[in-house]
Amino acid sequence: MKAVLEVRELAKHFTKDGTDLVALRGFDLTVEPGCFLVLLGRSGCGKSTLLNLLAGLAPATAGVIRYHGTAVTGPRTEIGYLTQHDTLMPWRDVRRNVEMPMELRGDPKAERIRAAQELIERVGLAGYERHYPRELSGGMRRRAGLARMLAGDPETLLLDEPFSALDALLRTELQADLLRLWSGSGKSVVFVTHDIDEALVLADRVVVLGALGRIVLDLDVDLGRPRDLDEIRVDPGYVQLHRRLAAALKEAA
Ligand SMILES: Nc1ncnc2c1ncn2[C@@H]1O[C@H](COP(=O)(O)OP(=O)(O)OP(=O)(O)O)[C@@H](O)[C@H]1O
Repeated sequence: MKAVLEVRELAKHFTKDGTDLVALRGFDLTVEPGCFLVLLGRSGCGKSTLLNLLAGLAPATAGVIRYHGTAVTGPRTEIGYLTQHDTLMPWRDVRRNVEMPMELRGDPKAERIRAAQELIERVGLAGYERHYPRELSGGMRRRAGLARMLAGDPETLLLDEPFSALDALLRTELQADLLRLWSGSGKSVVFVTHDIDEALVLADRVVVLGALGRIVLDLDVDLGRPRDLDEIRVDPGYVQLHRRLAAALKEAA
């Protein structure tokens, strides 16, 4: 199968007060179409830096990223990105935020409103269309961000710790929502987290990153779906995968 994303020899350096800081070095990755890939790593290992590069928001210092064989040199409509921080526009209500990608595409107003309403319902925000971001809870803002990303109908989704700031119950709910939206869609996902349980509930494949984006482990998750964390936690296959990921994270430290 042809890769969606191919990353070769990627490096990213930052300059701070005249000093060269290396965030990523010699990073290689291939993402297959339709795959739910989780990047698991501890704080500071370069996960957000990598997603920014994959999204075309920052230039690499060295190496290449190809999307369906074409070099990524800037943002592309086929790639949706939900960053770690809220990027909803505070002066637009939920519906107008969700309409944004369709507005940029030049879709007619009636069509935009219809599609935005459908997405708002799909992410469980019906009734909050006219609310502004400041009037929403953190979980609602994440849902609105998700709906806005999906409004662009991207083929590939990049998500940077989207649920890490939420309480455990809400996180489980949003993980299930994301899986429901993804399953059968054919979309490819690159999802960043530092949480092993989250990785195992979501992923087809988990790549564990160490310092400077070094790949410590690349693991296929051969657990059936749907996965209910409370149930699979006691599955011997799950326990074994959990152990391997925990050991890899420890090794990466
Ligand atoms: N704009 C920047 N200027 C200087 N250094 C940066 C910049 N962005 C990131 N870094 C450095 O690059 C390294 C990787 O940061 P990055 O945010 O990618 O890590 P992360 O794995 O996403 O961490 P976290 O899980 O805490 O979000 C860190 O050492 C960080 O200080």
